Amino acid sequence: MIEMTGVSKSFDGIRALDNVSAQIREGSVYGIVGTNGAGKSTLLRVLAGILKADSGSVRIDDMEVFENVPAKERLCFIPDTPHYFTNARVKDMLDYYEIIYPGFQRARFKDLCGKFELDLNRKLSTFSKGMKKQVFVLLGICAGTRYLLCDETFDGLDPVVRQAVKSIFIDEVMNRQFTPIIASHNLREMEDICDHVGLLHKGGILFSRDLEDMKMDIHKVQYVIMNPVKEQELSEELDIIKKDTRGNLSCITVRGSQEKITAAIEAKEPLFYEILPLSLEEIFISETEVIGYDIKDIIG
Ligand SMILES: Nc1ncnc2c1ncn2[C@@H]1O[C@H](COP(=O)(O)OP(=O)(O)OP(=O)(O)O)[C@@H](O)[C@H]1O
Repeated sequence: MIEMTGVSKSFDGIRALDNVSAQIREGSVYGIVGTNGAGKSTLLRVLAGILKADSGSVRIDDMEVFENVPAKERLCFIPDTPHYFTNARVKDMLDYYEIIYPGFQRARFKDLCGKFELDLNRKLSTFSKGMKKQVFVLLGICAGTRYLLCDETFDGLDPVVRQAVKSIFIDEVMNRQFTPIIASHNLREMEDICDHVGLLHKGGILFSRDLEDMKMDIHKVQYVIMNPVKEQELSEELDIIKKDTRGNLSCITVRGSQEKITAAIEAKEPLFYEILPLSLEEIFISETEVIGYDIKDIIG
């Protein structure tokens, strides 16, 4: 488990992290979302032990991470713009990672490079931005560490590659001790991969919750209720966050348990109703409203 307690970090008077406390449990995919400048990269660099926090503690599996090799051996960090040696070919980076990470899976890396059509003999400098990212994601996965910290990793990957990386992540989480921690400014990138999401805003975590828990308490339903009086009654009975109406068809985003919501709708004798899937963005709109923020001010 990764545990941050009261972590603060400033740069020349700029408070990048402000008393952040968070727990990242093993075996989940943890997303950190926030706008540009929210402090995501700083948080990851403090977690990786690259930066020393001004105050607070960062512990990985009960070990302080800063300047502590046994703790750092458990993680691999892929920065937003990964570094590589001038003229390095993919296979040179493979050799380098193998020295750094004792558990590096060489054969797996070669196999994955084949699947992603990344030539081991090609110089990284000749790759596109997205291809370089692919190489480093694969290096990170094959490093064999318990934790993989990814800064804007899915940004710049095409949809097919993104799906492929997501399924490798899920596979790894299921088959070994592996916990990816992904920072992104884009909620849509976190969709269908994260189990838990923390929202970072101005250096502080506004909230941090399991997606499943959030999904239990907010629903999107569309229905047709022909009787306008009953339709009005329903609007008053339910805790509606958002409502769109087109002709007789209404679509609501509503707080509460699914059973209560469907019972309330059924009592109004609808012509038809159905529960629709909710996007992460819609869930976040509700969650941030509860704590008094407007999501549009937080996520671009
Ligand atoms: N090395 C540094 N020197 C000075 N200020 C810094 C440094 N690194 C980060 N900051 C400041 O700390 C704040 C948080 O920056 P950080 O890079 O952590 O944000 P971020 O959420 O990763 O943003 P982005 O999405 O743009 O990458 C910003 O105000 C930034 O200007």
